[in-house]
Amino acid sequence: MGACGGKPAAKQQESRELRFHDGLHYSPLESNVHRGFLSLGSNELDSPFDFESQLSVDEDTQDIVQFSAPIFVAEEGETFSVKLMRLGSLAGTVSCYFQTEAGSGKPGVRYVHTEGEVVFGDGQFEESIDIQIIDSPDWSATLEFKVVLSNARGCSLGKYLKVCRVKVLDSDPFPNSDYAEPVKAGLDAIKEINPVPLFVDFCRLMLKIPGNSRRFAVILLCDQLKNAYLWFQLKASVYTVNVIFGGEDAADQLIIPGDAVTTAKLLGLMYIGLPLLLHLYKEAKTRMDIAGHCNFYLQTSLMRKYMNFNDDSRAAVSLDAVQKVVTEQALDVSNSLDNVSSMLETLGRLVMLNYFAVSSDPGMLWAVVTMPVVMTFWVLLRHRWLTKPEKDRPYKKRVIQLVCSISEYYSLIAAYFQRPAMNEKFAASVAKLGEVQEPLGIYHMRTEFFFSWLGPFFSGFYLCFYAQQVMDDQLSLGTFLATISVFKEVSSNFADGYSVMMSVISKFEPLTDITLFLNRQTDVRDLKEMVNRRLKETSEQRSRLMQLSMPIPPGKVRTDLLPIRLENVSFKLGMDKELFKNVDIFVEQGKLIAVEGTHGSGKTKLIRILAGGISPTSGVVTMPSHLRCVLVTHNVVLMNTSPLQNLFFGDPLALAQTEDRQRVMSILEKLGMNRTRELAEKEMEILQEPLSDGEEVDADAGHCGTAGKEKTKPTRSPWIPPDDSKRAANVRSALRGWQGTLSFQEKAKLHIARALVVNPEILILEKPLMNFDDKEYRLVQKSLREYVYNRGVALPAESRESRRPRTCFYSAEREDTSQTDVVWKCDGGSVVAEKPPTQVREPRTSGKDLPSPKSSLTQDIQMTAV
Ligand SMILES: Nc1ncnc2c1ncn2[C@@H]1O[C@H](COP(=O)(O)OP(=O)(O)OP(=O)(O)O)[C@@H](O)[C@H]1O
Repeated sequence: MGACGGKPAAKQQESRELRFHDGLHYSPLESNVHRGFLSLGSNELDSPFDFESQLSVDEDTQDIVQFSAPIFVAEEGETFSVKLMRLGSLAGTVSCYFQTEAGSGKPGVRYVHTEGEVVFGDGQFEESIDIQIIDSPDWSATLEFKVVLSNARGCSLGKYLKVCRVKVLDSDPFPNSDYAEPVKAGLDAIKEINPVPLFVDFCRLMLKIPGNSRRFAVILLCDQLKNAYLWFQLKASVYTVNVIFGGEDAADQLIIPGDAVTTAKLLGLMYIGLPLLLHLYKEAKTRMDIAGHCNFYLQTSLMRKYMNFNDDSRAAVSLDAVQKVVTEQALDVSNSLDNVSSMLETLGRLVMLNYFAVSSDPGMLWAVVTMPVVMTFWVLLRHRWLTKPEKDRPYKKRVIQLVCSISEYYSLIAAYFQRPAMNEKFAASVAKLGEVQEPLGIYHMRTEFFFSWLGPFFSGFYLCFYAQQVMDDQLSLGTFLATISVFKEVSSNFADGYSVMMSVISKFEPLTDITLFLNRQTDVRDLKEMVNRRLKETSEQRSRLMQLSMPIPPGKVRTDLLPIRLENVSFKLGMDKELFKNVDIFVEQGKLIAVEGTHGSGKTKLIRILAGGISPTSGVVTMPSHLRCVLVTHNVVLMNTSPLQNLFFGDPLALAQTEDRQRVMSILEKLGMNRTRELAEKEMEILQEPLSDGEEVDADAGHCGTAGKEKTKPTRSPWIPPDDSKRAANVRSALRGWQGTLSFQEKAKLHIARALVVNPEILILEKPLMNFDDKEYRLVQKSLREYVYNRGVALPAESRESRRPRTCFYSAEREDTSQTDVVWKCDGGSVVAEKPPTQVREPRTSGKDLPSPKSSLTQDIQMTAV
């Protein structure tokens, strides 16, 4: 499946010249025509350009085949096209192999596994792969899978974009499409949903988790074994009294004729043996762990949903609420199916007990009817007789919120001598919680006493009025005794049933919270629109570029000429204040751009709009779809992991590559991060220490997850040890508290180095230089320049031209922008491109002259191309 032929679009390029260029290669014919001049429509450049020298250098460069974007968004039920692009000369036929790879989305569930060969014909610069996304009426979190390219023939594969992720957007509401109306009506309508059908639909959804319906059926069936054992016990006790101890009259009913003692022994063995079977079943039930599977599904779905929340949803849900819903409430509702099976088991037992009572003595019909009626009355009317106290939920929430804020702001609390005040505040809120919980406890005790009291009442009544019948031989002693134990059983059964029912009712609140959480808005649809728009624009612009007969500057392919552009962008603050109005500005790739402006002029907002973190009120940000973009925020973030894991956070697998590790050490050196270097070297030493085989195997096994829940691939590389492995434990213990040994400036550098390691095509930084003194400021600035001019920091200058251009935007808090190529000045609602006051020319980094940052050549190409 999936062999893709050439597209008509490519074939349409009839003119021979068009085949030659997506950049580096020029045919003799082409170069003769244009030798010495670049012809760009009506623009003529006055500078001569030496094509021959470019030819000799770039002749051997292979075309690159890669995906047109790092992430695609597909929707349920559609046949989705993943786009690929070819960069380079476009001469000849090239091909590669592709296949889908499971992620959180599984083949056969979310998508149809697809693999095959993708072929780019001569002159063809784009292609697509069709993948069928599977439709389902049930809700599912946004799941994703990968598409991977391999086995390139006649081309090389893009270093990063040989893999793309496909997010599958599910537009069904939680828990199923029946809830579309309240979900559409908003959060208040969701809170009003009747919890009973919601609970039923939730249980149905849980049954659709792979394997759960089978497990549930087995449990339902086997739960009745307990009832069968109880039936056996009742029958056996009647048999013991009436037959085994029944003397001569009952001798013919003995299992072993004439031998009451051996019959009793046999019965005794059955009493012992049957619980053993029940125990084995209980063990099997525990291993089936239906609640564990539900919990796994719920917690991972909640986390996935949270990861895709849009800004509004994120702002509406506090951190402690996220923590509560993912850890506590998900756990609460995950045993709902267990509760349902317990209710059915209780129901089965009640039916069996009542049947036993009536079949042993038809005169017991009154008791069989009266007991459930009394119970039902009590359950329904207890609210009238007992005053329900205030709920403790808001007070519990308050305590949790206080714990979170005290730990978050501890340093501030300590610095401002507020510890006693916070202690008092906390004590007061815990005391209030206790005050509310006391009457709640009394209420529960009063509610539950009735069930334990009902059994003795009926037994006593039965003893009073039915003992005479035994004496008169109208009722056998065995039946009499068994009936008394039936009353006891029925009463405790009601108590069990009631507690299961209360447990189900107690799930309504967390279930409503989960429903609210899982129906909040995400940004996946916006992402889909943005990705599709960029793909379309990039494809159209590339088509137009291919039509132009012009040579391309050294080190570029035509696609590198696509600019980054803000088109008619406006951004409103609230209803009336407009921060930006109709901003129209572009910059070519491969530039260092400082965003400048006075306090409050909108630098940070502009940076976030560029990075896609916030959407403009109107207008669009146009970026070539294949460029990976990373935002470095102004607040310095160090994660609570190891130094190497912090540095390789954006590309964890690179840690296993020797050249990437060397490159990172080189970045640290360039940035003068001596302490981080020492720590990274120490970590590398620990990771390379030999461990016994057993320890590694155990570690890998631990990494595979449990109970057949979603498994992650074990990794054997010592460089990426699983968190629960011996190696990871060694690193943790040797480097505990390493963050505290870094100076503030070094922490700030690490925050930037992490992005330089990823080496995205577009790097966007919020006030990256504000944390440094003059010397460190220059070091960091120099690295940003190297990132742009060398297309990556600490990468070989010789291979610069085989890499795509790097573009860097940063908000400048100082007016020193002399090292930049372009200044974008924010002022009074507009953004204007300016030249920096003084420009420092970049020294040569390769055998050739780098294009001048200010060159009008590329700018003119863009003006023509776009
Ligand atoms: N949600 C909002 N509502 C109202 N005003 C806002 C909102 N968010 C930001 N602003 C205002 O928008 C303006 C631009 O904010 P921005 O953070 O981009 O400024 P900046 O240029 O980075 O400033 P500084 O250099 O002081 O950090 C500021 O005046 C800010 O107060």
